[in-house]
Amino acid sequence: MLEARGVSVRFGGLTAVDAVDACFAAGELVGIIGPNGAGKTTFFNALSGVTAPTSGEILARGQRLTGRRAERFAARGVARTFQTPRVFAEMTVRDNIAFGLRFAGRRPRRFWLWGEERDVPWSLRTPESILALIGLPQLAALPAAAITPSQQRLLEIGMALATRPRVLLLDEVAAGLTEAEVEQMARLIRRLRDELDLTVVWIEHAVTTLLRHVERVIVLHQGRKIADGTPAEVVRHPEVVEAYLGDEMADAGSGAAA
Ligand SMILES: Nc1ncnc2c1ncn2[C@@H]1O[C@H](COP(=O)(O)OP(=O)(O)OP(=O)(O)O)[C@@H](O)[C@H]1O
Repeated sequence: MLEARGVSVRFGGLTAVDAVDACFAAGELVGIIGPNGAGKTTFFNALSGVTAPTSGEILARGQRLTGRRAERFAARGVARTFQTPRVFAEMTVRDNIAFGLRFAGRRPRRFWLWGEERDVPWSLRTPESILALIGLPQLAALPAAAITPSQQRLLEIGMALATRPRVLLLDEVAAGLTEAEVEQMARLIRRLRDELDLTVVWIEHAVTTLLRHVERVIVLHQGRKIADGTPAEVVRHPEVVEAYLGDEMADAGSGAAA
């Protein structure tokens, strides 16, 4: 679905992402972790067309999108959320979703995507159906500024879904949530992946949380990919243990999915 080949992003003399290869298959739920400044968000920016890689290629279903604008990535079915939710504060919750639907263009109910004719799932056709999917129907008439930060994160996911993606990139959607909210968020992400047949790539700073919920995890450290495997594999990986100074990984390892 989405592939990075030797992607590097440099800012002046700093290499934020260093020759990263990564492949995300249909229906996968993949996590990306790494210590502070590891290059996670910069890598996401490259995967979603927000930042052009300095070198390397980004491909969606084999088609090269390197250097194209973010709108082009969205039109090809790649949608994302941001570390700080970007919702329209003055607009109602419903209108934020409606904006996402308009952004998806005036595509008919059956639309061509990557050479396949697909039905838009019923749950992604109207603002109301999307609000029901993300569990916010009762907040539709409120301005986005009036809902809680965790509800704003859900709303941003709803806006991304409104663009009818095939790949959903989530940047720290569990940050600042209570433990119960994190569990709910993780359940929602799995359900979206299952019901909409999405590929989900999820960055999270909280390693323990992420390792419990994903099937594969990529570890970045100082811009390089140092591990790529199941949660149980990466927590034992010597370079990962060293990058995290051991302790956090030992804790995470006890809850990691096999
Ligand atoms: N626009 C920019 N200009 C210059 N340097 C940048 C820019 N964006 C990121 N960086 C630098 O690139 C490196 C990687 O940053 P990035 O935000 O991608 O890391 P991260 O893994 O997402 O970190 P965190 O977990 O703290 O969010 C850091 O050293 C950061 O300071």
